Amino acid sequence: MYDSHLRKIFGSQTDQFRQSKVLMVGAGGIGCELLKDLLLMNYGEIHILDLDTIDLSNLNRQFLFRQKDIKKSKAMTAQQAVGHFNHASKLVAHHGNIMDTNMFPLSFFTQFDIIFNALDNLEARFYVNKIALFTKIPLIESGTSGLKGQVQPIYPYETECFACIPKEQPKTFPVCTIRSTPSKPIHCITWAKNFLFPQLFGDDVSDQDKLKPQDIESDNKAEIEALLKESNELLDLKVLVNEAAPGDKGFVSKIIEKIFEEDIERLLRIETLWKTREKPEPLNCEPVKIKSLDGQKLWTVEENLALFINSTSKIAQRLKQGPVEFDKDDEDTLDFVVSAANLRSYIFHIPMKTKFEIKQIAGNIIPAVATTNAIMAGFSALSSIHAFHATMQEKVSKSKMVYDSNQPSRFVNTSGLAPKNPKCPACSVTRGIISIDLSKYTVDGLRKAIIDKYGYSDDIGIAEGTRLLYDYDFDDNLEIKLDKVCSYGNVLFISDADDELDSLELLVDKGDKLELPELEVSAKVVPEEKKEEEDEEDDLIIEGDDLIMEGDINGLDGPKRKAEDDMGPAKKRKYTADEVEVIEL
Ligand SMILES: Nc1ncnc2c1ncn2[C@@H]1O[C@H](COP(=O)(O)OP(=O)(O)OP(=O)(O)O)[C@@H](O)[C@H]1O
Ligand SMILES: [Zn+2]
Repeated sequence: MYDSHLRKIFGSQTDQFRQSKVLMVGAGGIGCELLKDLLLMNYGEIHILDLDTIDLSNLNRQFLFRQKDIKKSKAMTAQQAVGHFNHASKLVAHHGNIMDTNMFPLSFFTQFDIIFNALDNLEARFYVNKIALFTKIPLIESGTSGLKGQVQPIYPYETECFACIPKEQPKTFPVCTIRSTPSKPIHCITWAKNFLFPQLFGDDVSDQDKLKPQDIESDNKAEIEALLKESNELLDLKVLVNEAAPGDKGFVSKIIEKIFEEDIERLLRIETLWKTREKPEPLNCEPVKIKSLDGQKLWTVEENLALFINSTSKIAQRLKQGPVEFDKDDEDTLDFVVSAANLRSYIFHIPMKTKFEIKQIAGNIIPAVATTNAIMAGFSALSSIHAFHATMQEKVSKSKMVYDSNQPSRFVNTSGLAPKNPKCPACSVTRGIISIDLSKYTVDGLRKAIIDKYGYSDDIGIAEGTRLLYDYDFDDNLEIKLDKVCSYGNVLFISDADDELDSLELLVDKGDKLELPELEVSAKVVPEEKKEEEDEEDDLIIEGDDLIMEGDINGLDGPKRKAEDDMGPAKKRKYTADEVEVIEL
């Protein structure tokens, strides 16, 4: 029998795998491994979804891909690559962004019994987490970062979700360190990538984006003035970039004069900055002719200057065809950041770095370790067996969270699943799916239906994402048909202006008429500390949690278990000896 080996391990559960449809989001480092594992488990139907195409740098660990596959769709290639494996699963590949609601409406997700995340960014992870909460489909979340890794089975509303523990945000530096007193290579790389690049090549900078005195954490008036002046002059340089004629490199000399000479001279005039620091020296050198440079070797300042001129004029030309964003795999943009960062380092007497090193830092690259991916993918696939127990209690109690151990004698630790965090912005919201034909109903029709169904007073707010559709002081849209202001797949936020009833999130699904989900909308529980504040100050406006959106949270890749919380005190989980299983490898 084809699955006799599986029966030896999983017994009659094997049939349940065979009858199930699962979705794998991401066909990269973890995804390639996971697909192989899901095939070995003999899942009935596996959908492989990825938005990206294969890059040379993927080949060292994404073992389903070969040199000939570069630039092809990851999802489609992964499907074809496993074609010759001896498997019986039906495979379906989707080349697209999981967050594209036209391509992947709610009805796409509801066909699955389990969703596996094999993603590399927080935005998409939060999105799938939210979909799992709306649909109550078990989600197995996984992530790796170098030698670290983690697998988290999520049973929506029963166990901790992906948003229950806040994620670490990327490290930031004070504006002054980046703009006037860098002391490490990372300060110069951040300046080149996050400040200079967008200033010269980004979309037109609006007034809102301009540096304001309050953005600069400095008491030094002269420094604030210098930085503001520097910013305004950069806007003039942007005009030069936009107007550069093909082949013209003259405008680059003006950029060099300003940022590597005049701005430095201006900083030097603020003597207080240099009492305890070594003074920078304005750039004073000529570019040399360069042919090909070895990215693993340190380049001279003259070579960096030549590369700066070349890459700046190339990017200026490319801008005529459309926007250019920094991408570590885009040679022109990487060359620009490498040379600009190195020139600045040279000026401030900071060691320069090789292109290879700067690519790692600017691209936030933590070398991916194929073995960590393989191990975590294995645990991810295995975790799914618990989704087939008869009761939720069993599913939850038998499932384990798996994460790397920092002790040398152990490779991974496991622990039981924690209950949901009552203060989690994702789990604590009452949610449901509204089935509606948006072309038939007006905002007012929707408003009335919601008030009737859930018992809100007249004073509710309706928003789609960050856009307000209606509230008591904004009734301009009332007679507008919903399809003009709202789309399928998006989420409507309903809030009670009187703050008496809980807020709601309604995912908009296509239907023939207007059907609201059966939901318990209970009286708002006012947290103790807020009650006290209310008692002290009668007219205090309490901001509800209603418009907090998970999608707004950006940050580091991968799940993190650090628990610093601004939504409430973070749970510090303590593992007792018998809770923690140690797997010795
Ligand atoms: N919103 C999304 N929709 C679909 N697939 C996504 C989405 N976001 C990320 N992915 C995919 O998830 C996969 C994650 O894999 P992995 O962490 O190995 O990253 P990678 O891009 O292949 O490698 P690297 O980042 O190291 O170059 C990638 O293939 C990526 O295209
Ligand atoms: Zn949660």
